[in-house]
Amino acid sequence: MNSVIQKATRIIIKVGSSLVTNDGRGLDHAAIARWAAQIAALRTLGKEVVLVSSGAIAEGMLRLGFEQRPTDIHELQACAAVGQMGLAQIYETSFRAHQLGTAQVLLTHADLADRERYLNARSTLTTLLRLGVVPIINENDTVVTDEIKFGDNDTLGALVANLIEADALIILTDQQGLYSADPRKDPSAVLIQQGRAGDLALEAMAGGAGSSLGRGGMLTKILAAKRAAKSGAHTVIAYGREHDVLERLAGGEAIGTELAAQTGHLTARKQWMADHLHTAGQVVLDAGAVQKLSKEGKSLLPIGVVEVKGEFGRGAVITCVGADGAPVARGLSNYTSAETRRIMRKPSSEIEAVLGFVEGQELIHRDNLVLV
Ligand SMILES: Nc1ncnc2c1ncn2[C@@H]1O[C@H](COP(=O)(O)OP(=O)(O)O)[C@@H](O)[C@H]1O
Ligand SMILES: N[C@@H](CCC(=O)OP(=O)(O)O)C(=O)O
Repeated sequence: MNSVIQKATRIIIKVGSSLVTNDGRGLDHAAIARWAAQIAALRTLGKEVVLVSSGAIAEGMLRLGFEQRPTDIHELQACAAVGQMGLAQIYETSFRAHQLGTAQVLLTHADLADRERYLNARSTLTTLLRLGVVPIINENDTVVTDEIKFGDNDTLGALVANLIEADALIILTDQQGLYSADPRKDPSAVLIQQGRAGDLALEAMAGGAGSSLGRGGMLTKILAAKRAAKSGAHTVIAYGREHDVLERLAGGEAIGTELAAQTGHLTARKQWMADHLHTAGQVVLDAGAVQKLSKEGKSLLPIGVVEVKGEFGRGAVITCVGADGAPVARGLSNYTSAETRRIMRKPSSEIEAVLGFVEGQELIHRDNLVLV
């Protein structure tokens, strides 16, 4: 028995190129339909699922008649753009059969390194989940060159797990999980059933990709598990064609390799905020807001802010202090310092009238706030 996926509410599922394209023979419609059915079943169990799917380049190669992966970066980008249409089409059709809508989200690593884009991506994804849609994510291959050379969606899966604080990352691939050595090269290799995300010994076992389609191999999966663990997400690496793999994992069955995170969400988030020693600015709160934040676990609304110190942009980490200057909390600001000055002391219902737009009812949402 293994309860990591059973207990998880928010799950990122990554399906690799070799799996989605059935080793290059075009998109495997039947397999995609089976995953859609399993994800629909997970949703009826109350789980929120985000899918990270590779396969655009492989499908684009097929559609454009390339027999081998092009070496020209722009041809690769063209393949990705063509193939992404096929991916979007098949996912939308497969999930519709279960009355589920899908959304296409194309991201780059740089998007997630930029605080403002990070917040926007986070809000869009959580809104899609709230609306009952299954987001289907892939790398935005049109605008990057470095990532497309190494083509690795394992890292993207981990970044998305960090972004929306998923409880678990499931990496579906063409092997049963992590073996003590590459099983394609070493027949005596044994399956590692459990490990600690971040354990260096695991990195030594993992090799590169075994096929010409998958690019990252097992090492990027192990590193993805390490990265996902930073926000408290556990990782399971499993064979994507295993019968009912997702439902069985959700039922508590031990399948594949489980790499457990050592820190919980909150600790991880606090650590992240704590790392931002140089916060960009300060907001001074009235006594009511201090009470709401520190005693009632509420978000910070603009009405509770009486003064803004320093200059900061949207998505910056700012410090909330009481009237006496004592720090109360830190968090990501939904508004710039200039905007905050205009909406402070005002009810959130007036934000739109004052600024002409609304980024959120809160200045800092409680999910983006830690008490200090
Ligand atoms: N220790 C290992 N255990 C399992 N697979 C390994 C290991 N080292 C290297 N590999 C290779 O990694 C491959 C999976 O990675 P990859 O081809 O990138 O798949 P995907 O497209 O699913 O990301 C396997 O087919 C296997 O040959
Ligand atoms: N964005 C690329 C994905 C890159 C890729 O192949 O990733 P992976 O499945 O981790 O080996 C595509 O859709 O083809």
